[in-house]
Amino acid sequence: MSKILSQKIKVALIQLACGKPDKSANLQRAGTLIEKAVKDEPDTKLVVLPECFNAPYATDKFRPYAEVIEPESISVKYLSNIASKHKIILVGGSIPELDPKTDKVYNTSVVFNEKGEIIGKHRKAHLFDIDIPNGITFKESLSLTGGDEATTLDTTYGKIGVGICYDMRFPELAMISARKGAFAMIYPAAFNTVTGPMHWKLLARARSIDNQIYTILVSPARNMNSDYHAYGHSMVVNPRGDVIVEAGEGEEIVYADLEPEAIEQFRMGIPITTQRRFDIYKNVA
Ligand SMILES: NC(=O)CC(=O)C(=O)O
Repeated sequence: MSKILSQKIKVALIQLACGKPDKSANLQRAGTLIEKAVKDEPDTKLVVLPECFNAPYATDKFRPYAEVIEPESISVKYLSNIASKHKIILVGGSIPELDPKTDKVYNTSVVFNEKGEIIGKHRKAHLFDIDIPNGITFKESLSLTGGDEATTLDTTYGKIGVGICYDMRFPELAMISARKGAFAMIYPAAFNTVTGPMHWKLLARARSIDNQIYTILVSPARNMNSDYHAYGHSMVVNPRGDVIVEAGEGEEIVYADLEPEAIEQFRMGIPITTQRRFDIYKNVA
């Protein structure tokens, strides 16, 4: 059986104090913490940033901060240079993306290989439109368009699935990536102090248990002076559903080792990935 994760790798989760009005300050801070991560843990192979890390997370800010995803755009160039300098796979959180052909704005994660090349991008497919009385109201669809695809990407060590934040509430995306052979589902995300305590950890554990893969969530650090209070608690859940690392609420880098054996052994013990009954599920519209 070929391994879905070819070797043990270390991942660094950058729980960044971001979302400042100054885009270049957000980029610089991301760069500083990525440098720190690879200096402190030189065997780091995969680095993940949070959702909307280069801009404030607010519906009236997505369009003014949006940029076209192309090699020369400011955030893409910055992240590409860091990925190639440190020879890391970099899941570049997410940034507001302007599609020049349609003039639509997306919430998009750009992923780079060790040469700084873009290996793919994911446009947040499920927009965060919620209204919890006495809790939180947010409507991304006021200024964003949802992407149309599930995203599974090839890396040096195997496949990864990428979703963004609210996407994790929809198990289908993770299952599609897992069925294509992904060893991890990675979600740059920004839950908040209302929905985070309710569902953040449960959803991460559920996506891992559903698919017997690693689930990686990376949040911005909490800032009670901003309008949106990110939850924090970036985490990695293993294929058995255990949280193997969890950040607090402030700016922090946490690391985890992802191990092929953890996937293989757990799948052997409880072999749901080979026991599925697609003959029963196939007729659902
Ligand atoms: N911010 C999001 O996209 C999602 C979120 O906070 C939630 O689902 O809760």
